Amino acid sequence: MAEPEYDFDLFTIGIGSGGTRASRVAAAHGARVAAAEEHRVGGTCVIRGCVPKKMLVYGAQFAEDLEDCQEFGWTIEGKSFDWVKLRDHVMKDVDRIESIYTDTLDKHDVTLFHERAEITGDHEITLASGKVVTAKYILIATGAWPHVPEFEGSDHCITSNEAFHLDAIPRRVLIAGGGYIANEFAGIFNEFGSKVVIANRSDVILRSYDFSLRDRLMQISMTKGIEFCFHAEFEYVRKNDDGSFAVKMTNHDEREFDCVMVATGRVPNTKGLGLDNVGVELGKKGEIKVDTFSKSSVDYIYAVGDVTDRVQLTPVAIREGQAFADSMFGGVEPYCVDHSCIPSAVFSHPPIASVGLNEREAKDQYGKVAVYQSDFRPMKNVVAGRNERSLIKMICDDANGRILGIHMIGPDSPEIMQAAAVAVKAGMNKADFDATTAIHPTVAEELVLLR
Ligand SMILES: Cc1cc2nc3c(=O)[nH]c(=O)nc-3n(C[C@H](O)[C@H](O)[C@H](O)COP(=O)(O)OP(=O)(O)OC[C@H]3O[C@@H](n4cnc5c(N)ncnc54)[C@H](O)[C@@H]3O)c2cc1C
Ligand SMILES: NC(=O)c1ccc[n+]([C@@H]2O[C@H](COP(=O)([O-])OP(=O)(O)OC[C@H]3O[C@@H](n4cnc5c(N)ncnc54)[C@H](O)[C@@H]3O)[C@@H](O)[C@H]2O)c1
Repeated sequence: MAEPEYDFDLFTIGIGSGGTRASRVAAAHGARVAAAEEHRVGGTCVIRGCVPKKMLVYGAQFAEDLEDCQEFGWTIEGKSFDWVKLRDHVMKDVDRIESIYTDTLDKHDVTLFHERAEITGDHEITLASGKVVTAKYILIATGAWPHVPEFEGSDHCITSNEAFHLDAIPRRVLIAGGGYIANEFAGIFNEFGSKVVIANRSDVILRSYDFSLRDRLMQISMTKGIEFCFHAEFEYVRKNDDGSFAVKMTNHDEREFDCVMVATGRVPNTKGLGLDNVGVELGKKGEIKVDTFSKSSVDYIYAVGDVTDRVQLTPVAIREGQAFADSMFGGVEPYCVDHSCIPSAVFSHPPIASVGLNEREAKDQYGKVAVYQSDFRPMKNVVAGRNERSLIKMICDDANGRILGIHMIGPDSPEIMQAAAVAVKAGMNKADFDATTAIHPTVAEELVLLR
C-alpha cells in the first residue's frame, strides 16, 4: 500500500529550546519541517527564563561589586540604579536573540506559523487561523507554565513571566516557593534594594541540592537581609487602597507587601493541545509520558523538553530535541539522551553549582562514602571585608575513590562546575584531581587540593 501523502515530514508545536533544535536539525537532515509558536520564537529560556534572568543577575551583582570596590581603593560618587534602563536593555537583547533564532529557522527552510496549534486528528494539526496541515510525525515541545496554587487573591500575584516587565522595583516583595526561581529572584530583588521575604510550604529550600550548600545559601541570604518564612502556605492576598497587598500565610501573621510573586514550580503545557483527540497518555502532573526515545503512547507523536517533566533545564530540552531529530531523520542508529549526572546551577547571590549525587543520595546508594570539603573565604571577599565563605564538597565512593558528586557555593561556581562535571561524568577518581597541578591563586584550585 502506498504511504499517505503528508504536507510535512515533521510538525513541531512550540519553538522553545527543544522545538527549535529539533526543527532545525531535522530540516538540515532533509526533512520537510513546519512549526507553530503561539508567543515568541525562543520560548521560555530566551524570552522569559535563563537568558533575561542571567542578565538581571549580572545587573544585580554590581550592587555588591560597587560596595566592595571601595576596599580596593575605588571611590564611586553619586552611584544610582535605573531599573527601567536595565529592564529595557535586557528586553532589547531578548529581541536580538529572538531574531537570530527566527533567521536560523528561516535559513533551514522551516515553515514557521506564528500562531497556536492543536492536534485535531490523526497526523492532523489545526492552527488558530483555521488552517489545517498534516504531518508524518508530530513533535510536542510546548514547555511548562508557572503553577499558581488556588487561594483568595491569587490573581493579584505575579510569576517569573511578569517579573521581567515590572514598572519599578517593589519596595517589599514576598516570593512563594523555595526552589530555583524563588532563590534567584530573591537575590535579584534584594540586590536592587527590595525587602525580600521567601515563603515556603516546607522548611527546606532547593530540596535536590546537597544540605551543606542549602544551609550555606540560607545563612548568607539571611545575612544579606533576605527573610525566610517556613511552613507557610497562602491563606489570602488582599489588595489595599494604596495598591499594596495584605498577605496572610499559614502559621504567620498578616503582612504587607508591594509585590507578591509565586514560584511554586512549573507544570507541563498540555492543556488544549487536543491530545485526547488522538489518545496521547499523560502522567499525574499532565506531562506527556514518553519512552527513552521521547516517543509518546501514539506511534507518530514525540515530545521533548519541559512538557515531558523529565529534567526542566534548557540544555536537556536541546539534547532531547537533537537526539529526536538525528534518530528520526539523520540516518543514524536511533539513540537516546543520558539523563544521569546532569550538572546544574542556581544563580543566587552567591551561586550554587552541582553535579552528581549529593551526600544523602550517595550514602543511600553506596553506603560508605568519603566526603572531602573546603570551607574558605575567597581572596576577593577577604580584601573586600565581605564575611562570606565559599564551600566545595566532593563525595567519593569509599571503595575505589570514584567521584560521585561535586557541590559548590561561591563566586563563579557555575563556571567552575562545568569543567569539573566532565571529570565526574567520565567516572574519574579523586586521585585524578590530586594529580592535577593547581592554578594559583584561584578559587577553582580548591578542587585539586581537597583533603
Ligand atoms: C525564570 C526561569 C529561569 C530559568 N533559568 C534557567 C537556567 O538558568 N538554566 C536552565 O537550564 N534552565 C532554566 N530555566 C528552565 C528552561 O527555561 C526550560 O527548561 C526550557 O526553556 C524548556 O524548553 P522547552 O523547549 O521544553 O520549552 P519552552 O522553551 O518553554 O518552549 C515552549 C514553547 O511552546 C509554545 N507553545 C506552547 N503551547 C503551544 C501551542 N499549542 N501552539 C504553539 N506554540 C505553543 C510556548 O509559547 C513556548 O514558546 C528557567 C526557567 C524559568 C521560568
Ligand atoms: N538555574 C536554573 O537552571 C533554573 C532557574 C529557574 C528555573 N529552572 C527550572 O524551572 C523549574 C521551575 O522552577 P521553580 O523555582 O518554579 O520550581 P522548583 O521545583 O525549583 O521549586 C518549587 C518550590 O515551590 C514549593 N512549593 C510547591 N508548591 C507550593 C505551594 N502550594 N505553596 C508554597 N510552596 C510551594 C516547593 O516546595 C519548592 O520549594 C525548576 O525545577 C528548574 O528545573 C531552572
